[in-house]
Amino acid sequence: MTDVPFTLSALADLGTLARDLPRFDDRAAEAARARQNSLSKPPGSLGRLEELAVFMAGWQGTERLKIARAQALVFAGNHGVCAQGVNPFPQEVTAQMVANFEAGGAAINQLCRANGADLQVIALDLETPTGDITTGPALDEAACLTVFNRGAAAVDPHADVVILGEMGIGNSTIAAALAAAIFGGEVRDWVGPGTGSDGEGLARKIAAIERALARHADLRGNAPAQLAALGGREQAAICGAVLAARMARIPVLLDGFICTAAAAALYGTDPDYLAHCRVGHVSAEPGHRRLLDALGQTPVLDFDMRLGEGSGAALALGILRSALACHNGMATFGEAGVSGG
Ligand SMILES: O=C(O)c1ccc[n+]([C@@H]2O[C@H](COP(=O)([O-])O)[C@@H](O)[C@H]2O)c1
Ligand SMILES: Cc1cc2nc[nH]c2cc1C
Repeated sequence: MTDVPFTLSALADLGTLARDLPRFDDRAAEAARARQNSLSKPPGSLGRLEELAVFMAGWQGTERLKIARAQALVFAGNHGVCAQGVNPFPQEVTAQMVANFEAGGAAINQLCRANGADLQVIALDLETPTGDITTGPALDEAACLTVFNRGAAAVDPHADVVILGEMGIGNSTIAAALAAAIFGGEVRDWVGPGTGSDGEGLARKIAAIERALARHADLRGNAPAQLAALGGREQAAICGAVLAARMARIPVLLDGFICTAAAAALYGTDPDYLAHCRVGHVSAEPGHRRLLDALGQTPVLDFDMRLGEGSGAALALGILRSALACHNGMATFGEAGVSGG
């Protein structure tokens, strides 16, 4: 992609980007709110569709909203922590599912087609898993910056909305480790079955995360460093993409637990970094609700899904499109000749 909005050259600089970020346009949002109140319906009766339209107006900076191009980005990575027996499926499934995405056979292909998103899958060095977080850092700073910048460069600055997702066997452990490192609390409260761990598998996950947190305890309060040490390539790429979208004033739909936990590294750096993001759905992975509470996010959908791949965000795109259809297409009370407006 051309027009790369920024290239991060040191993780310590992540916090300084705040100076240059576009802000929510209160005037455009206010105009959108006024239009919502003039449309031929009882005020507020479209509930959260109204809030989504106002959110879009504030970021698109206009009262007339559009989604001509919805870009879906799915980042894939492999994880050294799989050596700890935390994943029921074998690691080669990551590359096999990337091939499935490329062949059009996965859920995300169908959901993107059904909801009008252009899907791009970006495999990040799958043949070289990250370091095992229980024994050392997942990524060193240079490797983390490389993938962060790849994620940023993947965002089309002309997209109207960006949908983010991930694929990576073992990354439900990584997500729980990041969430616990950034927000604290008991590890067991962040851990869940992922693709299907139970019993001993869950106990191994909890133990592995506790070892990883102890090993990287010196990074407490430093979310960018925690992203490198406890995260992975797809997590860093998601962070780069979120900030690149922000630079171009593009609203973002995040997917489930893993995608949201990645973005939480930005929130831990500066909560304003996620102001242009909504979470597409609340995953059945139990830590997701806790994470959404910590981020102050209300998910668009609650559909009992726990797939990843960007699937919940792609589904939520359909709701977003419906919000815009009502906002742009409805007649006002005056135009429709309906009394009482
Ligand atoms: O994002 C979610 O809510 C989510 C919840 C459970 C599983 N996943 C997907 O499952 C994979 C990680 O699960 P696991 O058991 O291998 O750690 C990874 O490819 C994710 O996309 C995703
Ligand atoms: C089959 C399969 C598909 C996935 N999609 C996202 N994560 C996944 C994990 C597995 C195991």
